[in-house]
Amino acid sequence: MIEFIDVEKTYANNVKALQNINIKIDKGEFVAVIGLSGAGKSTFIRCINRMHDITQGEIIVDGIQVGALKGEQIRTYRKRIGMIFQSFNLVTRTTVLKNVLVSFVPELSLWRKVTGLFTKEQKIKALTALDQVGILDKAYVRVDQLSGGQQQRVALARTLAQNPDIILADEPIASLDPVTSKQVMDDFRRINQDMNISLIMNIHHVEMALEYAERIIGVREGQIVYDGKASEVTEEVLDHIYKGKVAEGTTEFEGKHAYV
Ligand SMILES: Nc1ncnc2c1ncn2[C@@H]1O[C@H](COP(=O)(O)OP(=O)(O)OP(=O)(O)O)[C@@H](O)[C@H]1O
Repeated sequence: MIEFIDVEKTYANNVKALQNINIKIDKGEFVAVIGLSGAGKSTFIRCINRMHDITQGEIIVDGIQVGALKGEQIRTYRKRIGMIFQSFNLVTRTTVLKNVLVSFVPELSLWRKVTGLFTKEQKIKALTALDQVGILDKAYVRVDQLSGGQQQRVALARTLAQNPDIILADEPIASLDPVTSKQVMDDFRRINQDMNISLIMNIHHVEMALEYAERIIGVREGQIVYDGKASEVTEEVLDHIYKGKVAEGTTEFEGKHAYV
């Protein structure tokens, strides 16, 4: 379980990106985080794996106090959390398989690092991950010969090879066309359901968020202004998330427990 307790994040330039964040996300949930540009979505998900440090409150993941982790502990913790980016973050001039094997580099002994040799077990894990996202046949193809959707699948396979408990996805379909976006979202859904991996996705495409996620977290000006089932999101809720300003000390929405 991921728990935010009174979390606040203020950047060095004094921008308060998150405030009063109190939330719990259970194991195996598929959560989409939506809101205007600059609302704090990326900051929210990046605090979970310590890409950003919070400035107040606590984040607890499966009993681990994330803010208290140091050095090696952070690296061990991050192995359980996959991260998918809009830009795929792949080495495009090498093969798909090598890109997936990169996820094992921190685990290699020094001589294997120097020689670039992976174990048989690691190769099997990497190939299995490629199979799970349907691109096993591309294992020996150079990444720059793949489409955007296929490249995002390589990134997803690289994350799966890590055997994560949680996947954080920061705008994973923002640079894909609508058809490919759907295919990648289908992959995410299958992985979430079949492997019981928690999925927290920051996404601008509202219809996709509503179609694929079970739960929607709406962020506005660094605060959670909606937290509820995707099936219960109405036009009014979207207006609340996307329009106007949050008046200090108010919630604007009354009477519905799903609204914060
Ligand atoms: N490294 C940083 N240093 C200072 N301010 C930052 C930094 N990163 C983000 N911010 C600010 O924090 C606020 C929240 O940014 P964040 O990137 O979390 O929003 P977002 O909802 O993900 O936006 P987008 O949809 O455009 O990616 C914004 O005002 C942004 O300018």
